[in-house]
Amino acid sequence: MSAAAQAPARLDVRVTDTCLRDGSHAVGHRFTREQVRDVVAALDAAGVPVLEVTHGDGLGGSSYNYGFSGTPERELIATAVATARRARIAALMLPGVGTADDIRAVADLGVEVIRVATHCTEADVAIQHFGLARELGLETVGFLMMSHSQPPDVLAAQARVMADAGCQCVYVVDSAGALVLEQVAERVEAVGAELGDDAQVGFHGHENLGLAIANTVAAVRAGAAQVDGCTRRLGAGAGNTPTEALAAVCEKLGIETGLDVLALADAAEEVVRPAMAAECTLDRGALLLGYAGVYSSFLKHAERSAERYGVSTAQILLACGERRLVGGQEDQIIAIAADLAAARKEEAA
Ligand SMILES: C[C@H](O)CC(=O)C(=O)O
Ligand SMILES: [Mn+2]
Repeated sequence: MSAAAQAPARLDVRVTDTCLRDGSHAVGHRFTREQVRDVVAALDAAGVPVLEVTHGDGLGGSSYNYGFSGTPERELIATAVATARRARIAALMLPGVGTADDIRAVADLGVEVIRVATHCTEADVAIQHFGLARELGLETVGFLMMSHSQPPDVLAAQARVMADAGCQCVYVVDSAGALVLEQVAERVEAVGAELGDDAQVGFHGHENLGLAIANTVAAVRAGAAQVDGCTRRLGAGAGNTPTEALAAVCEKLGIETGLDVLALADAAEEVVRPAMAAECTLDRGALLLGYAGVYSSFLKHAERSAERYGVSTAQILLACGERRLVGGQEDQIIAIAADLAAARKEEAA
């Protein structure tokens, strides 16, 4: 065999599937060990190089504020590590929700990629976590969440903070699924121009305006070297960029992902779908997340509060957008629903 034939194919973009992390929001953080084992086995066999497994809100997310995990995330992570043959297992952490000890613990379990997420103006809270992760020999990714809310130059400056702390790829994260095409490209370009060879740029999209694949392609064309998908769109809000469709689109566009489209199509239908409570759909609530610029994982919280207080999910989400709430302010959703219910009672009196 020639050296060229032995060499692994060069990827134009590396896809991380996060249906076992962002999808945790959609199933109320109830993934079982068996589901994780089966999904990891199927996606690994389909050539997905990185699989993220964590509570939806990252390490340590199991709580009253975010929702308790059905199975402790470390058990799910250990199952993923034991199952994957080629794929590397990633874990997400939000400083303050998770701690340095969580990073050490999952490194011991065999996690190889740690992804540290902050609100997109607060990169400095992740400095120590990137440093620790690099000391432990982990690959590092940074998430600038709610990237729609800041212009490209602000994101670029925040990306520089992450890269200087040891982050090897800074993601523009469209947490609200609110970005539209050129808005993705200009953010990815600005981050790329700032980072140069110091770190890669990534993109994480949500489907709330029906643009997740198109936005992801725009990101790749603007220089993103890593992007996220969720098989069957299993993610927060209307779900994320569907990995199987992204693989097919990339193949048609000549963008090399190394993914096996047919194996992913089977995995989406036969393995991931049965693990879902329901399809992730672009219904009214999900659309309003993108339209009003609201964190995608707020949807289920808003639906629960709407039912409890007898108000509409749409009104709650619009109020979340007006107040410019960010991740971690889930308790405010309950306060908004209570205010809306009180206002309605007053009007009726
Ligand atoms: C903790 C969040 O769910 C991270 C994420 O996937 C996003 O901001 O989008
Ligand atoms: Mn997300």
